[in-house]
Amino acid sequence: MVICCAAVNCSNRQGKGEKRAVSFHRFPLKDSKRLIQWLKAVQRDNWTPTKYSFLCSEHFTKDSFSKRLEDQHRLLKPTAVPSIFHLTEKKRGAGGHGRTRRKDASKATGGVRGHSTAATGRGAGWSPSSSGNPMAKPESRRLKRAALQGEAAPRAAREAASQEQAQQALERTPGDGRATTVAGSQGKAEVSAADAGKESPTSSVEGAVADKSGISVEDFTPPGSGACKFIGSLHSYSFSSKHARERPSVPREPIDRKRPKRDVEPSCSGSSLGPDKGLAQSPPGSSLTATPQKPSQSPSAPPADVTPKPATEAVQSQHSDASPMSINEVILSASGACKLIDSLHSYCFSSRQNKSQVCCLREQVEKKNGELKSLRQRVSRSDSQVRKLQEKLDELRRVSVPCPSGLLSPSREPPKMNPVVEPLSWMLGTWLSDPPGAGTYPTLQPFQYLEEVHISHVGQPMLNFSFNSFHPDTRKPMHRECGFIRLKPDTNKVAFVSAQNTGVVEVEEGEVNGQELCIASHSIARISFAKEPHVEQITRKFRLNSEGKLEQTVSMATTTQPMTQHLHVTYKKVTP
Ligand code: HEM
Repeated sequence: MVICCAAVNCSNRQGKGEKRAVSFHRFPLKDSKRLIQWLKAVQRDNWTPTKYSFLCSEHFTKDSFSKRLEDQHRLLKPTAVPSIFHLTEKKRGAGGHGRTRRKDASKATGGVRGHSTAATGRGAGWSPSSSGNPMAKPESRRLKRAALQGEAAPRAAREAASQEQAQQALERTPGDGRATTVAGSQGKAEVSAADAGKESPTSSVEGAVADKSGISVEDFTPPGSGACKFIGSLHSYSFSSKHARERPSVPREPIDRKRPKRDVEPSCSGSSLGPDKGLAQSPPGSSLTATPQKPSQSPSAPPADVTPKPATEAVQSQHSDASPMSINEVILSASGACKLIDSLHSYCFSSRQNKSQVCCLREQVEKKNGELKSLRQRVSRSDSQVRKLQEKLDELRRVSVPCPSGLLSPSREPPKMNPVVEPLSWMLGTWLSDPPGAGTYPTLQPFQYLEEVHISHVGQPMLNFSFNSFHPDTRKPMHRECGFIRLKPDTNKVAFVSAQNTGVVEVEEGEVNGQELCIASHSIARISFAKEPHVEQITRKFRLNSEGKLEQTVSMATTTQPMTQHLHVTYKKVTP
């Protein structure tokens, strides 16, 4: 981004010309009071500065900078306010596009800041043509006030000639004589912030548009800012009402005798008095003491005929003729109100800033809300995943705990195996069919099934078992049986007692040899309504194969079929 100077008719931009010859300074956006001073000085219509707006160093007096080292940019003082502007453009020739004539108003008025020469000169050179110019109004008022407060009136008279020159110099600034400096008695300079470029010089003479406050509303208020207009009108009200109220009580005396010198009000200087109030249109000498409430006295006074008079004289004559209140009284009484009103302007401006900040924040909040929504969706997905994992975990716990009853081993230590069942210890554990079991029978289509087997003990001289089969695809429970395996102590004789969900109970007996158990049905019973064909004989063989897998083979004879293999399944151990 190229940094450009925001001042009217200033074409300075970064990189142009000698490096470091011109520095650029941001508008004090966070200091609303000072910002208003800047905006008044810049005098751009319908324009609001942003953080990318700059003024170049050419619009500041030298004493606005605290230091300027060889290798450093200028450092602007925190209280600095721009004062040097060239608000009208003058072309150098026909069709020329010449650079704006840079005319430092302070030079035009003798280059003296903090002296009343310019001010009194302004007063001396006052004329209807100049007073009618709205651009010049605040200027004139400041000048007058400065003269009133800062210098003795006789001096004004003495310097009338030079003042006139200064005035002429001011008015050489095409159409307005805007940029200039004004000084108070304590040598403080103040920069006029009269309106800029709104009207042509001639039209502005008659069409003075600055309000009574002396601050043209358009000076720093974007169009449509009703609040600022309203506040601007308060200036007028404060002035006139104050004046009207205090007027009777103010003693009639020249101000320079009784009143201490005071500075021009920084924010309201020139604001209280305008040409339309009589002061600015008064003859030059009387500009020091004009009575705002008596407009009839001044407007018709032909400037060419006016002979500058000593200010004190003027003061006395004005007071005795028209008003018991001196101009200083007026200024003093109005200044407090003006300060207050100016602070309202600050509020106005900062509230506009706040509005844009609110918009910004609103966008951020909307963005964050969007992020929050997507985060909530992710959390919801995660929650459902956690739930599924929890279910799986619960299932695994059910499978892996051989003895779900906490009554048996509160200490969670496994019960010590009874030595009687030790020959069958190879059968202990939880087993899962792997691969799926294979079902056959002459009367049946071959089928597959899954089976989970638990064989455990609780310290008793027997094993507990359960066989639970499931459909391989649907996982629907199928055949189930459970029971006990007993060993005849000190023998390898084994009794296998089983109850089946088909309504069959049976006892099989046989022998255990090594890691193989062969048993055959000893007795079979069933419920009365058991499904036919009924099983009449059953044989089983368990063995632990060389791979450490458990195998079971079941054969049976029914009322319709001889002994034939019905099942074969291999299990892998899933617990230690
Ligand atoms: C020792 C245990 C078992 C006995 C005594 C037994 C007995 C029988 C009998 C008597 C039949 C009728 C056969 C026919 O209709 O001709 C039958 C059928 C069947 N058995 Fe078994 N069975 C046993 C274990 C199993 C197991 C573990 C499964 C595995 C899922 C199974 C699955 C079947 C199927 C699918 C049929 C055919 C449909 C049916 O009748 O329900 N059987 N079984």
